[in-house]
Amino acid sequence: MQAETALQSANLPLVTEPRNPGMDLDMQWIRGVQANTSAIERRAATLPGRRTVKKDHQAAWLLRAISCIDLTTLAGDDTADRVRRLCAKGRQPVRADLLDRLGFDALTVGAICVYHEMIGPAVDALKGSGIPVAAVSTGFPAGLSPFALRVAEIGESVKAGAQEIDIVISRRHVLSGDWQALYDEMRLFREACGDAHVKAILATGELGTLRNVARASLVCMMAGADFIKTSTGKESVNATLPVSLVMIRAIRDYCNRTGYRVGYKPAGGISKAKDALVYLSLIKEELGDRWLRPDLFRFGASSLLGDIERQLEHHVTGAYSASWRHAMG
Ligand SMILES: O=C[C@H](O)COP(=O)(O)O
Repeated sequence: MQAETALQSANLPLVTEPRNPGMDLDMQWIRGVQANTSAIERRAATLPGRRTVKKDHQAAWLLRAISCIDLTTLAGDDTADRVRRLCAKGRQPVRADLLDRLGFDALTVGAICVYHEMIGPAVDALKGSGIPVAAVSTGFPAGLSPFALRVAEIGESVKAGAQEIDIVISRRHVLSGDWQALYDEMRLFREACGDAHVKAILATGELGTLRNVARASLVCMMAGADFIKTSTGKESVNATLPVSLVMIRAIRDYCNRTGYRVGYKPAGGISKAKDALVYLSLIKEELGDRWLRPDLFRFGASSLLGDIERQLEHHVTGAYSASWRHAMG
């Protein structure tokens, strides 16, 4: 995953995270997973109301959020021109004068996320920027095309230049508790990705229970997912805070058990700067600062950037003096 540009531009030291190799499916661990729904919902309900980010530091956090956006277009009427415009935005997500007033000379988004057919225009438009192209694959969004085609689609996307592949899991494996089938599917998807990083989209709004979300998260990580992602943006229920808590805690458990850090990508319906701040502070509290970088955290979002820009406009008129380290410390 080429996070270098975003990290350097955010004046952060570049860290290279070893990829998650996965592990054998541990059924005992999976069966032992519980999720106390009411406790999780209570904790999630407290998050938006809390003032976790000091006002002076909000601009720095918002810039950080931008560096973690997978700037997305996933529409049936996408065209090469639209994708080129999106890539130009990804290269320069904030107006130069605004960025200058905030004390930064460069900033990019984390990645550009498109359908397979749009990989070519995106790769061309991003040349030299270091911004990776993420492609949704495996019969996105439902994941119900023939298995061999879904695997082949990954290969085609990698060949076309995608460095990150967002796969969708088969929800039915989760809903029927067939963890072996989910594990095998994810293993093969991961294998087909080769050197490209793989994000496993769980489509959490369709998994029925938080316990299923926790179990599916662990199974995908055991099978070698580099990231786990909430949703496609196409389901009626997408990223929520209770689901995020469950997935983040699964990531923590997996890291405690194996030593490997897996990334997290909430996606779908995140369009407000204040929501982005809630997610960042949740990650900071539950996983720590290491996860607040684009190699371990992304927002999948098509319209979040516009609201962040509006908020930054407001901030430049106020006091802004925090360095990244100061803001995040
Ligand atoms: O992964 C990306 C999502 O499809 C974006 O969803 P959104 O359009 O609701 O921001």
